[in-house]
Amino acid sequence: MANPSVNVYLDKQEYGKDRVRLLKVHKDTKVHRVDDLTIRVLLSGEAFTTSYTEASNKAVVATDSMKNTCYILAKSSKVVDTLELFAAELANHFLNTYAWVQGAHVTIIRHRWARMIVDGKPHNHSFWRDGDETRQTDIFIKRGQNAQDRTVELKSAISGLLVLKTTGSSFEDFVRDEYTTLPEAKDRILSTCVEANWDFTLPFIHNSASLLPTLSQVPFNAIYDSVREVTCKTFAEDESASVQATLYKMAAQSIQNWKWVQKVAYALPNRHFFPVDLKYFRGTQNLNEHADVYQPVADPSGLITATVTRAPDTSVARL
Ligand SMILES: O=c1[nH]c(=O)c2[nH]c(=O)[nH]c2[nH]1
Repeated sequence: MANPSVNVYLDKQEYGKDRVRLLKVHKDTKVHRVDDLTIRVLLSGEAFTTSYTEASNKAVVATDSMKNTCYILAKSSKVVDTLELFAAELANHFLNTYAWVQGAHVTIIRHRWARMIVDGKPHNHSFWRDGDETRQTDIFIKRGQNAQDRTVELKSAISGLLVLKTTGSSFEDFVRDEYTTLPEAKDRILSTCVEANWDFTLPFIHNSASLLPTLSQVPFNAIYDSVREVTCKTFAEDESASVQATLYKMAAQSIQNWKWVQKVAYALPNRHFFPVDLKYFRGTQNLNEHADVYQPVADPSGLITATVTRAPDTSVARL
């Protein structure tokens, strides 16, 4: 039996619609483009407290209406193809429309559709799914003391980018003790499924109407393309001493490349591929420099994570 003399209070709350699925087709030319999105909208504010504590729905914007709003804004928006701006437009819409909303938190996942090549030529309106990788963005816009003020926390991400290299990776000189069985590897397979996210430095917004024009100055699509390019190029070209060392090089470059990027975090599972010892069959050599048959190991994997941040003495973006 619950003890009613123990006092409790509502500590945190956010509510909204998750997994709103939406496909926007850009038909401005006969070369169509598509944005296939999964959206989450979460609203917060003092006004919603009583919906939890007193069963009052007076302030509750139905999550069904939030879903409808996603479709209406996708129809009218000019910025659906820049995930960060569309997320900002959606979040700001809820703050502008409902005076009692204090925070709007929008997450958007963009699913891949690559243009189909037919008879060697890119097709105008046919696409194929070239992997499970997604682009993501997460924006949290808060209303300030002044109802028109906005603070923006924004981060973007690459998720599920699966990569593998067949040489140019070693792992040596690590701790050897009575728990160690792993041989030193001068040359090994390296494979990971990249999770990367980066935080933007953004100014305080004094007027909600200037939010989109201000954010539009940040080249979000170019930054995304560049982080992906740096990730792939570094993965391919680095003579990797470990996942840790390669990760750090990847993250540092994107901060150095873009003044708006404040920090970059990676989570890199180390998906092991071990050479199969074939000496059971007529002494066949397949270890070390002889290896070319490997066993992919589904589980467990290593998991290497780190966040690299711009040092405080480095100049920050001014918009
Ligand atoms: O790049 C690596 N980092 C590690 O920390 C580690 N540990 C391990 O067993 N293999 C590897 N590989």
